[in-house]
Amino acid sequence: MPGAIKMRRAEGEDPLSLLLTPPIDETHEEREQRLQREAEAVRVSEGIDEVIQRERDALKNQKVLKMLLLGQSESGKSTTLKNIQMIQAPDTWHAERSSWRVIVQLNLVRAVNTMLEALSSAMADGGSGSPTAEHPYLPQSFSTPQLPSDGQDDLDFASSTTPSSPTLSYQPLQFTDAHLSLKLRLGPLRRVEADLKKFLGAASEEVTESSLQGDYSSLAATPFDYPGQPSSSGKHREFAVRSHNAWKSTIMNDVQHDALRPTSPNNNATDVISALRDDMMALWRDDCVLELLRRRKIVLEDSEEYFLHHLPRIASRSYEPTDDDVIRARIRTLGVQEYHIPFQTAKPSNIVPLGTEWRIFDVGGARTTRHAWLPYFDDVQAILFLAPISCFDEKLAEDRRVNRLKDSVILWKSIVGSKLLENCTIILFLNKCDLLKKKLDSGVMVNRFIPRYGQRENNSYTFSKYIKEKFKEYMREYSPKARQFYGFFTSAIDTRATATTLASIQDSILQAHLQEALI
Ligand SMILES: Nc1nc2c(ncn2[C@@H]2O[C@H](COP(=O)(O)OP(=O)(O)OP(=O)(O)O)[C@@H](O)[C@H]2O)c(=O)[nH]1
Ligand SMILES: [Mg+2]
Repeated sequence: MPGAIKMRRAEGEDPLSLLLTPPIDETHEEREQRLQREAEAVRVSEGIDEVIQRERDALKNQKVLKMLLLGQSESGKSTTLKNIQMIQAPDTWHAERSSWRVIVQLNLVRAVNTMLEALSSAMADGGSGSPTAEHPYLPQSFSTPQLPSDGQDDLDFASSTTPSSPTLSYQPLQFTDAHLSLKLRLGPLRRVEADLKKFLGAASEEVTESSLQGDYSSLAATPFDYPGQPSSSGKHREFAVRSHNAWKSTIMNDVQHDALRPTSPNNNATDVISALRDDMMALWRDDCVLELLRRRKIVLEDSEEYFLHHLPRIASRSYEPTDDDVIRARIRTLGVQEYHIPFQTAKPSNIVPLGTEWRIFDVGGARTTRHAWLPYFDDVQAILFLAPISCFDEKLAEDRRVNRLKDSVILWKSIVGSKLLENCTIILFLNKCDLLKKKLDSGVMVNRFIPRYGQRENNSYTFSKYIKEKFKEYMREYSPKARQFYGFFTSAIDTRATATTLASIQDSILQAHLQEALI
């Protein structure tokens, strides 16, 4: 038959090779035509490859790595984000540094006012200084109502009815006229705190049980629990805010117009704070006041202590925040904040395409705001989960029935167990290791709060290893499919060590993830 292709046939030869094999009796002319056809096919195929490559390059150039920072309130999410900004976006970091002055001032004034309140009430009740006050950072034995049991947890936290310390009777504290005049002179700081809070907006107020007025219906333990309808017109429910920090824009705006507005709240605050510097120092160094705090078990936050320690430098008209001040400054995150940070590596990388950026979402961690996380779980590539390890003996500020470490465990199980997040790389930061060491070195016993910890050594090394193993087990047990466990011990205030940890995460885990995504 003319034109029929006669081919060699061999048993087991695959059909594609058969098709490409030239006929046995191919003429010279047929061969020329065939070669021309093949060359044309190669040309077309190479053209297609080129287009695909161009598209891939374009895609690579827009590559975005989406990462969520998750964890309970005050776990250190925003502090970790600050560490990332410091390394990856130093220009923005430096440009925004002075805007943190107001937050530092608020943190300082809040700490002084906490001491002043204690002093006022102790002076009013004759200086007894007995442990009467409720404070968010009281250890768990000073607790409010019990939660209904939510099942046996193998970490087995002690119930919040752990016996409290025996009631101690103290000698009354000897307050003098000097205390009275200190209290009066420092009175204007209450006004300064109120003004700064008004200026900074809702983020400057912590979510506490008293701010919820006992209404727990707006609280959700995990992002998958839909909170009930709050009784009082939904005012405690927080919504997702997909923007830059509102307070930052307010400050930047204020800074630009400061010269025109000598009465701006920040200028007033700076004036009052610098005028009262010596009195604040006298209060913070007063033995009687320190004893009062001890008796009332009022534990200032670590950052508040840091700012009090640096009071002479901060309470000055020319005060400019340092990097460490910014890292320590506390303002809670409202809703969900989105950041675009260019991806930088120490050495040129052929894995990470030029133009790649991090899209990082920093969320508010209080139980009032966790429902707002859910819409951000779509197509997320990495989650940095922050669990403060030092707070095994503390309660959530927004719900004093819940142990903080237990809350982190509940949250961790829900995140690693989510089908929606099954392809996501999850990295655990067991944070606040510095505070854990301080706490255990001061003699706080873990087994009082976690009875199953038993007679293991009461030191930070043994305890942190124990907790890391637990989180790893929960990941293994709850993940819908097998995934790698990445767990790190961190102290987010230690910027150098955190930089090393972040670099190792970026270089090993996320780059691998990105490479996979591009194949
Ligand atoms: N000592 C110590 N303090 C830390 C550490 N990490 C964070 N902090 C401090 O803890 C406070 C709370 O940290 P944030 O980063 O604001 O907490 P967050 O998780 O963003 O909290 P929300 O925005 O409320 O969800 C800040 O004052 C930080 O300086 C740490 O490892 N050690
Ligand atoms: Mg935050």
